[in-house]
Amino acid sequence: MRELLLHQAMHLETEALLMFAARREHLDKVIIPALSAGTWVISDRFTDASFAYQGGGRGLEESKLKILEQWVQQDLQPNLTLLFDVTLEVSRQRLSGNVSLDRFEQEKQEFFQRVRDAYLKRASQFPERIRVIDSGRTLNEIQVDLEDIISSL
Ligand SMILES: Nc1ncnc2c1ncn2[C@@H]1O[C@H](COP(=O)(O)OP(=O)(O)OP(=O)(O)O)[C@@H](O)[C@H]1O
Ligand SMILES: Cc1cn([C@H]2C[C@H](O)[C@@H](COP(=O)(O)O)O2)c(=O)[nH]c1=O
Repeated sequence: MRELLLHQAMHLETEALLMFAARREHLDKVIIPALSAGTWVISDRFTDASFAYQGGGRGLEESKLKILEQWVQQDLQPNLTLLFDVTLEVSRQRLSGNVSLDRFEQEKQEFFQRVRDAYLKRASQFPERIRVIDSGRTLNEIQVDLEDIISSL
């Protein structure tokens, strides 16, 4: 599924459905069993990414994403989401070392501007859950912020 999503052109609704199908499986096989066992779960990207990429980036209606979110995870939400935010210029510089770019990474700058805007909109809609980290700074500066946020959990 990951191979398809990263390399195969497809309808935007197919892309969203596959993202949520993968998420459903991941919830069933990994996340819910871990939470039930009392384990903390740390995930690199979750449903906010679908609102940002499939919603903001590709233009899929938010109402459809909300239906999929409710179907796949009901009211289960992360306790804390860290949004590592950089400008498009910084992200372009940092990506420039990558030799092979996937279907998303090859998108135009306007796509990434819409993705970033959609992420920031999510952060303003859910300020208690989503903390925006200014990630244009050094790793040490970011680490200090993270220690602060995580220790207050
Ligand atoms: N604060 C920073 N200062 C300088 N370089 C950084 C910083 N943070 C990350 N980088 C570099 O930027 C590049 C991209 O970082 P990384 O792969 O962590 O991004 P990512 O957000 O996880 O990417 P993805 O979109 O694949 O999830 C890497 O080469 C990394 O070393
Ligand atoms: C979860 C998720 C991801 N994407 C996009 C964003 C990335 O460019 C690729 C690969 O994701 P990874 O977390 O770096 O492995 O997929 C997306 O468009 N929608 C999503 O929900």
